[in-house]
Amino acid sequence: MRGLLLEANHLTLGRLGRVLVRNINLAVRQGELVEVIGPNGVGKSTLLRVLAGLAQPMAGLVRRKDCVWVGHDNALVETQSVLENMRAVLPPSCQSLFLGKMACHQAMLQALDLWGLGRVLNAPAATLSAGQKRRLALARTTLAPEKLWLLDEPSSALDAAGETLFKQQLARHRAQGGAAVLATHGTPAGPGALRLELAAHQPGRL
Ligand SMILES: Nc1ncnc2c1ncn2[C@@H]1O[C@H](COP(=O)(O)OP(=O)(O)OP(=O)(O)O)[C@@H](O)[C@H]1O
Repeated sequence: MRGLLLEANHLTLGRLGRVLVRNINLAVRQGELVEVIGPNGVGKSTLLRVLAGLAQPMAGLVRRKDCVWVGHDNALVETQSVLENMRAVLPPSCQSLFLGKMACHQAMLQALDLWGLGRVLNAPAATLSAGQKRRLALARTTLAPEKLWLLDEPSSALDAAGETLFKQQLARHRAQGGAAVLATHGTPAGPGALRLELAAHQPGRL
């Protein structure tokens, strides 16, 4: 189907054999924003991890295009600098030609400036604050070529300005044909967001 980036059918999710939620159906197309909401411990992160292919569902099927995943831990290499962590997500085309490399380098610097990290380009990621690490993870996301973003509580540790910036970047991404699935506790991160509310499963047989 044109524009379809992710499809999940009849998902049952669990941890250590215990069912958390069942019968989740989801389709995400270009331009869309899906926000997964629900109380602490209901299974939002578990669903995101299953959608990203990092965990298996107890039942059901996920089909999707390539994606960017940002979990709680940001997946930064702590010993590497901010710039080196940025480079890790650039597409192969950035390595090939001199002019391509220059353009990619410029784009990296611009993104880091935008996210307020221009002064810490050479600092090891380990030395950043929690909010700065989140900003770096999100700055990387905006440069990655993948259309589908899967982000687990992207606004966690961000200040108000960071949250506004994230919403702006998400809007730009959607306008350019991207889409996102977010786990969140907050207000909608963009217009027309579809909200998928997870409810605790009643104990019983699968
Ligand atoms: N590594 C783990 N091993 C075993 N069980 C886990 C693990 N991580 C989470 N769980 C269990 O899975 C359930 C769902 O956790 P999950 O992190 O998906 O919830 P969540 O909805 O994202 O919660 P929160 O809003 O607190 O972030 C919880 O009840 C938790 O106890």
